[in-house]
Amino acid sequence: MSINIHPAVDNGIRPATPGFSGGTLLCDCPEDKVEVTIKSQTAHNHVCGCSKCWKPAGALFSQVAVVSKDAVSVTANGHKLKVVDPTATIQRHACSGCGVHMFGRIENQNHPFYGLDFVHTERSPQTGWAAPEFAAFVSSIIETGTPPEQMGAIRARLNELGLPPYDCLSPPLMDAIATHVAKSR
Ligand SMILES: N[C@@H](CCC(=O)N[C@@H](CSCO)C(=O)NCC(=O)O)C(=O)O
Ligand SMILES: [Zn+2]
Ligand SMILES: [Zn+2]
Repeated sequence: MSINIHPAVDNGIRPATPGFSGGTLLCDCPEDKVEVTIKSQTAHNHVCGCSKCWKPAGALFSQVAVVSKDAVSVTANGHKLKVVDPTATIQRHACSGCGVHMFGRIENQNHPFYGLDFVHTERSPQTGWAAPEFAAFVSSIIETGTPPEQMGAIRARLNELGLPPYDCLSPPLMDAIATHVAKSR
């Protein structure tokens, strides 16, 4: 069985370039591409198995990282962007032409990750972005059709790639969420 986790990891993970300070993301339209400019490196890059994050065709996981929303701006063809699900915690702004999610924003100011945008850096022509470090919401790929019997092989492949598999976020991020909850009580 060949396991396609994500094109950014299947053939080896490219390390970040020290001092890298951002670039552009482009949608998949043949013309009038939506362009998003990010003026910093990203953090907490990971592959995500959830049903809501945008995945390239054939990939079991998305690749998604966070960056300060102040570093994110839409620099071309923003009129093509639509929010996928206005009721979701992460408001994913997708190109209405090709479907690629260009950035996801948290509008709830009480959310632990308020101020961070979610971005898919494989949409960038630049190299040097932060490398993925773990796999999140791994069990969730069953919700979108992966047979449960394949989960052992998929988790083994994630470990082989150096992406420890978790069924929620990584322990440091779960700790950060719990710390936020504790402080807000
Ligand atoms: N089983 C669900 C899980 C969805 C989920 O909770 N996803 C996380 C992580 S997305 C990026 O890592 C989340 O924070 N979702 C909030 C949102 O999507 O708005 C499923 O698969 O759908
Ligand atoms: Zn597009
Ligand atoms: Zn996700």
